[in-house]
Amino acid sequence: MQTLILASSSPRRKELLEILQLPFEIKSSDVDENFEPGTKPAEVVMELAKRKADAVFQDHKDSYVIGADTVVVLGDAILGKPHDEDDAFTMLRSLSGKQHSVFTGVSIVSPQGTTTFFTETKVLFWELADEEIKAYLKTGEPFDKAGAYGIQGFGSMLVKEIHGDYFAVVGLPVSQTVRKLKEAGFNLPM
Ligand SMILES: Cc1cn([C@H]2C[C@H](O)[C@@H](COP(=O)(O)OP(=O)(O)OP(=O)(O)O)O2)c(=O)[nH]c1=O
Repeated sequence: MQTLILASSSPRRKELLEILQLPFEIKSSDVDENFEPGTKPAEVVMELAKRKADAVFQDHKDSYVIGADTVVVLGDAILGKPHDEDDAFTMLRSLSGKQHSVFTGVSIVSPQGTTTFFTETKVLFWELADEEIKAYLKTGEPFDKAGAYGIQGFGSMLVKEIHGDYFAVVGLPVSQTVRKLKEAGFNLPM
């Protein structure tokens, strides 16, 4: 019997993995999320995803463990979660009227070895008035999310266009994750 573990404390990742209607466990890990300045976004999200999955795999060496990490990238800037309200306001102001990329890295660590990949999704924001941003901050939604918004919630109103995988923006590219799980030898009913 193969065991699947999601190495994440993100309620969104849990909901996304639940789409597959497979049994899985959740074990969150505490890893160092710092990275060398100048590291490319794809490397950052893959490295952090791997650290999260590795940390849980150490105690569950017969399981398939999934770790993931999401950042928002605007030009050269990598935006993680905002530290406070001012930080969230600054992030959202900087994203207003522009296209940014959401990078999500996924790492699957199992007895078969490690597979790590990333997705890049482009998101275009409407021009946002300061009042709109302030009203959005009041919802409380931005504070635990990369780039200070959630496309799956009120943040949907900030988004004009998206190119790529919607689920990857929310935190887990479901279909690619399934394909990689199968390649790694995990038995899936479909
Ligand atoms: C851009 C965007 C991000 N997010 C979320 C996904 C991630 O949960 C979060 C980015 O932080 P992460 O550090 O990737 O994940 P996390 O700390 O929430 O969970 P864990 O490390 O335990 O797996 O931002 C949304 O929910 N919606 C969005 O539109």
